[in-house]
Amino acid sequence: MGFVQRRKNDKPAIIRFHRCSQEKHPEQYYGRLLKLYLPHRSDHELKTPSLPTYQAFYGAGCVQLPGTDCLEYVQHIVKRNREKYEKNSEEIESAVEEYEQNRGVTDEWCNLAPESDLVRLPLVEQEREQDNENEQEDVPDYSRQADASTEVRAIREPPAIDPTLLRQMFQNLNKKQACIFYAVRDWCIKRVCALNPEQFFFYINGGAGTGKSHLIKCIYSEASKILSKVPRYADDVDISKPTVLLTAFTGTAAFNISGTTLHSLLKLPRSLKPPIQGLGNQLDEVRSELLNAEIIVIDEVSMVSRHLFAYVDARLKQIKGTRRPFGGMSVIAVGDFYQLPPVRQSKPLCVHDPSEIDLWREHFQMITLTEIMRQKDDVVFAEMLNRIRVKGKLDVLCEADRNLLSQAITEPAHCPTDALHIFATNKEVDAHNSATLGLLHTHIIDIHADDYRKDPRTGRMALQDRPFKGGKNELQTH
Ligand SMILES: Nc1ncnc2c1ncn2[C@@H]1O[C@H](COP(=O)(O)OP(=O)(O)OP(=O)(O)O)[C@@H](O)[C@H]1O
Repeated sequence: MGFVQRRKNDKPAIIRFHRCSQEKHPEQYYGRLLKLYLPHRSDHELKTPSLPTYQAFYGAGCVQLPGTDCLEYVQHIVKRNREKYEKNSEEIESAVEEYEQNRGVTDEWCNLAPESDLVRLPLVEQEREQDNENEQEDVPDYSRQADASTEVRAIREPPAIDPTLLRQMFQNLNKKQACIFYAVRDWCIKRVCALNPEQFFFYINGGAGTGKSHLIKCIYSEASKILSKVPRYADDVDISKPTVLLTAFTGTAAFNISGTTLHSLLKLPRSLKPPIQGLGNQLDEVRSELLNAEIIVIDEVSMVSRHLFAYVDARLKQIKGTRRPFGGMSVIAVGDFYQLPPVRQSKPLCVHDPSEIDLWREHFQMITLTEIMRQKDDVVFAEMLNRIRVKGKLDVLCEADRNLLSQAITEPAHCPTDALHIFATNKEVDAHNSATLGLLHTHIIDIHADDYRKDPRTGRMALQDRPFKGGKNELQTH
């Protein structure tokens, strides 16, 4: 054995392994049993052409173990070994189940042992792939390519603004905008001077046209410039890596601020259901991308659910290798809770749940912008939007607002076809798209696809009788 020492451990230990339901996922269940308790050299030995599934092989298969001279039923070997190695398994399973039902949102595992998370990641991922409850599925511009995939997308950075224009923008900030701008600027200067300022958590709130995006642009430019001077001690630090991260929940909002979606930036999985999973073997890549990052801006925060927020917190902790909230990064959340809420039934951050850790309530300081900064033509419209923003269900719409809105109403027949249309259902969208396409092109050819699907039991691709129909997210499994 050379210098390798045999490790001896006679203390009892708990080994973490993938658990799955015998009723819901029998193939996985028996596959796990065979892999754990039937001696084998490769997975091919756990199925045969006549018993092509794990379940069938477990039920009727026989093997001859090395050192024996007769065949033995697979299930007898598995049972024997299971009894030997899986002591107290029922108690452990029920304890894990109880824990999963009663715990809060955050999962401390990836905080306690980020590196070890690598081991459980493929298993958790496998479990999630079968989980149809998908929080993100309904977001039209949610980009699946960005989630937990292998691709590392370069972080988008906004184009540089002309310095003279930028100076003008800083000078024209109104009182409240300036107050936030200089608070962040002072923090950055302290950071550069190694004065270790406390991380900050600002929530910038305000109605339509109050200059939230404008302020973000100013903060981003100034903070990035100052923070690029923070002394970096490692020789191989790439100073081109961003110091301020611009993010949003949906692709559209991220695009508007020339930023990146939270899912793409932090490689979040599609399903955000606990337990939170770590980055696994993508950790180093993402860590190096975000090495210099000190501030994260989250736009459109009303759409961020409590689960997503907890995920962002845990991811940043793992990436930055610290247990401080959001990995020690300062956070600027921007948005308006009167606007779009999170998708599905997910809870928004402004709704407090005493049973969960409330990062939002605990840390964030709210600053409300009130002055409408839109140009003159838009002011009347912006003022109306802000009245509607706070209008209760039973409040009557004032005459002036009703008239203004009525001006925009037109008969469907008079509506220009190239105007942006919004429909309530996909069916109406499809009908409109087909009609519009028909106007553009007269000769339309349908090309039918040959769709294959992986047979989960045999692992082989099988041609489907007819092309698959469904959402784009479902197509990923084909
Ligand atoms: N201090 C300022 N000086 C001059 N123009 C400003 C200022 N603040 C904002 N604006 C302008 O006012 C308009 C509205 O600002 P902005 O888009 O930032 O508002 P917002 O709060 O993000 O609005 P919404 O919630 O509707 O997206 C923009 O044209 C912006 O350039």
